[in-house]
Amino acid sequence: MASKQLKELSREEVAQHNKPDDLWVIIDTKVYDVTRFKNLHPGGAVVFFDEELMGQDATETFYSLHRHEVLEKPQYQRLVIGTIKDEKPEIFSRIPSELSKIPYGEPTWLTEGFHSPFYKESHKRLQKAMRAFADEVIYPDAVAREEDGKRPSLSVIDKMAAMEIHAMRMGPGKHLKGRTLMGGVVTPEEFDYFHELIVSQEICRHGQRGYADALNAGVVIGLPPIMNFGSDELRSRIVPEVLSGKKFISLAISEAFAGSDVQGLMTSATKTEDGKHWIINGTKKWITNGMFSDYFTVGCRTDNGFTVIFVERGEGVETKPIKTAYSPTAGTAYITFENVKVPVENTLGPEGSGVFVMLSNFNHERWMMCTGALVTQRLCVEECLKWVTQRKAFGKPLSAQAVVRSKLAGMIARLESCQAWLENITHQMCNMSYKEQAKYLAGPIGLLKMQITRSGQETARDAVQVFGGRGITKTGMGKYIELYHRTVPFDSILGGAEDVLGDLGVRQAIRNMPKNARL
Ligand code: HEM
Repeated sequence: MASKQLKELSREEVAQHNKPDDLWVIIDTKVYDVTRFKNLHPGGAVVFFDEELMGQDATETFYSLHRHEVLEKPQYQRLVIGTIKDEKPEIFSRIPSELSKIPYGEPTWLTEGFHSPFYKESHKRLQKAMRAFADEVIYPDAVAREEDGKRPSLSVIDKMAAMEIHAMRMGPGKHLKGRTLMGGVVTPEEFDYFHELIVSQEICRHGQRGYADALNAGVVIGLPPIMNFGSDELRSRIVPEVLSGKKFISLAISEAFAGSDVQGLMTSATKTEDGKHWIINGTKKWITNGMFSDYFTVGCRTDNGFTVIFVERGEGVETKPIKTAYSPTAGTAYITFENVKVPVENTLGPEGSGVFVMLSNFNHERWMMCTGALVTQRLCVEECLKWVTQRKAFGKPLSAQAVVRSKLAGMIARLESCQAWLENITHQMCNMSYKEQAKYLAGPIGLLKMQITRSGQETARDAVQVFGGRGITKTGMGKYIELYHRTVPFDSILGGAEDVLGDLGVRQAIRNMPKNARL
């Protein structure tokens, strides 16, 4: 485009090109010669043969049928032959690195004129740097990999490692010591859960749900047991490899037999006669990133209960892909362990204490899932707000219909109340010790996750109604809505099903009821 000299044309000149064999249209002050393109047009040639379109301004018609990104594609940019004299393009879509100007497109702390008690200058710096990085490095890979189903490009993983993003996703702590975070915009000492929330939301903002999990979700849930319960040897070898993006790990607990019911797990680990090794036999199902993991944090039945053991990919370990509703990019695997021999030093925590090892990370894992689930919900609301203002029906924008506005009212209210609750809980995490978090926050985080995913599913359903057929179509105007609606159940299942998590919250509340309280 840059090398092409564009003519400056008047609207009268463009109007001369109003026949099927000489056909120009104006879209947002740019003039497109569609004479030859019309026969290749995915919407058909016939749609152009309208007197009100040929040689005329087609901006409004175009935007009621296409996403702006269509015009950004090089093959369509080539159709531009000129611009309208003394007029400037006004329409934009997503501007890389910038904040969204759509109301509710950003949380209030990033919205002009609003305030928040939680975010400081280092949070703002990190958000800015993360947005630029995610738009430039992650976003294009997310779209391409969600589509072709391949694992995330290693170049992306490497660039994330250079910025210490893998390390930041593990939350605040001593693993950050000495690292330069995001080029130095935040120090390891000041890094808190709000910084982590920002990292997590910015890398999921592309809305490609399978890719969001593909991008090392396995590390976030699979590495903590090693960091917290592994031997010095394991920790010093595995943690640097994984946080530098050279190796991949996943958490392997759930099974076809037992879902996440750890008491019912069938995978067994028995000791060799000399007591030096475990022999592991069994299967695991729905293991995120399992297809490309080098390491597995495996829940096993042992003589004295449930034990978590670190296993390296090798003899006897086999991974097979599971087809799920989202893209194979996430590497969701069915794993078989057949006489897999591992040293007893790979035991994570004391034997038989597997439930404690797992529980110790559940809060962080679920909180992290809340952050991602909410940012994609926000994208869904943003898409709806754009659609209802640009799409006309019965001569008026969809937003003129009270029923449509009522759906948006519900979406916005749900989204913002979940965000406020998430920030409240994040604030508690920043001010509680790990032990206090375990004591006070398991219930509230369970309830929050239930609320976010219920809200997300309701919003996805309403969004499909607002988008109509486009909400169930994989390409075109409603493609994010289709993807969101198809994949929002992942949020409601991973890390604990909605009802289970809600129940956890209520049970904790009942336990804490004062014995002498009466109506
Ligand atoms: C430079 C101008 C245009 C380009 C590059 C273009 C390109 C495309 C593309 C790529 C699609 C496939 C769907 C998508 O990805 O969104 C499409 C569909 C379509 N286009 Fe165009 N188009 C242009 C102008 C127009 C105009 C002026 C009309 C006016 C009636 C039109 C009507 C349609 C229709 C009806 C569809 C099918 C939409 C659907 O399935 O929902 N196009 N166009």
